[in-house]
Amino acid sequence: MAKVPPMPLEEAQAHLLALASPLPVEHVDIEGAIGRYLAQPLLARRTQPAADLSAMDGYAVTAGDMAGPWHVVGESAAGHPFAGEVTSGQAVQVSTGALLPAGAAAVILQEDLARQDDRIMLTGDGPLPPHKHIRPCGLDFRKGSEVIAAGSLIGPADAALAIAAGHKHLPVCRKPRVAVIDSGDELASDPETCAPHQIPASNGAMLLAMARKLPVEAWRSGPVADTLDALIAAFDEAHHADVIVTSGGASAGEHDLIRPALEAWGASLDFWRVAIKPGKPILVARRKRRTGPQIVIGLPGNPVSSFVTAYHFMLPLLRRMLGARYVLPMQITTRLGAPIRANGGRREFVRGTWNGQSVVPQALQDSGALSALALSNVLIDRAAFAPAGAAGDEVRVFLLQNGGIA
Ligand SMILES: Nc1nc2c(c(=O)[nH]1)N[C@H]1C(S)=C(S)[C@@H](COP(=O)(O)OP(=O)(O)OC[C@H]3O[C@@H](n4cnc5c(N)ncnc54)[C@H](O)[C@@H]3O)O[C@H]1N2
Ligand code: MOO
Repeated sequence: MAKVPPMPLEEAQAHLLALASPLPVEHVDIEGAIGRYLAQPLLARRTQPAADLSAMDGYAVTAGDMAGPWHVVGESAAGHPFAGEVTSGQAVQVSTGALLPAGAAAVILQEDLARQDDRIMLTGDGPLPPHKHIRPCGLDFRKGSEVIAAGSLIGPADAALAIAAGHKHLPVCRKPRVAVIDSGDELASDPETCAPHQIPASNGAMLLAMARKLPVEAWRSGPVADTLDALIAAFDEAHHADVIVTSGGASAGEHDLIRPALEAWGASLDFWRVAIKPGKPILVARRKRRTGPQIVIGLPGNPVSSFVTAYHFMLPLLRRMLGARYVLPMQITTRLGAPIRANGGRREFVRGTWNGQSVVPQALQDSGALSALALSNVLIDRAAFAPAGAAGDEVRVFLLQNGGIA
């Protein structure tokens, strides 16, 4: 297996994503759907506005009747329409959002009029074009039209739109169940009592937090010792997870037991090693269950490698299972704010800080250096053998915020 060259990132991502499909659809109330992804296109059940409305406070008059004066025959307030019809020489007082009375085709702003008892006359300008202050029926959407595309992330505006379109519930994919397992004999579960030969188990909490930015049901276990039995027991415990994410033991050392443990557990390896830095030893495996397949992503233990591979593999996989339209993180082009060194033979994701104008690479790029990772908000995408860059040069970056999805 070790002789197979590491796979290019995009090929490995495509491979992983092909293993998964969106989970079954369930219907949830709109409040509960926020932060989830719409599983099917949403069609409007009503037209909005359902009738012509006034967009301003003023007076509604007929179309050919713009000079005035007019006789005020009634009022149409929001929620209280005028029952009759407006004819030439007449006006109906209207408020913003009120139904335009039958016969009316223009609204004159109240500040452009003077009123004396039931008579109004023009003191300012009439509306130009005459329908300017009218929101026509169906301006926003019409019954039967698609208002939200399948795969959209349901945010506050989408929730409002869905309600306006006549919905109480939305179809979303079931939440993926995600088990995160820290592995390694050197890991201490209590960071306050960590011996010098130990290291606090920090990846599990980080990966859990990354997964939980998405609508998932996630938990963590471990740290699990570097033995086949302990790892198999941890996999068994995660039997109801759709996705198992391990950290550590993915590399080639004698104590790197994730691959043999997965094999012994009955999982089959899909791929191991991707041509990226950090994160090369990532692996993906699958196990068949009666209730559907389980996908295992074995992330490298180095904390930054774990983070970068979770960003490029775990989050896209979860978004695929959630039915998201955009699953892969997005890139933007920016400029270097400081020089960057020449790259080696592996595509590298250099941790950097972007201020909206330019990006500065962190000085410390060790794949164990959490201090530099925590200061970073982008990954600078450096091709294999990219030459050194100077301040002002263009670079492509992945934004870390929101899992890289704009
Ligand atoms: N001979 C080779 N050695 C290594 C190779 C290689 O190709 N040949 N690859 C290197 C690369 S690249 C990486 S990345 C690491 C990843 O190795 P593992 O996935 O086996 O990770 P571990 O050895 O278990 O741990 C590495 C490092 O990370 C710390 N760690 C592990 N788990 C956690 C955790 N949950 N929280 C915090 N820190 C954790 C661990 O203590 C180690 O320091 O392998 C290289 N070696
Ligand atoms: O690929 Mo490893 O993640 O560089 O340290």
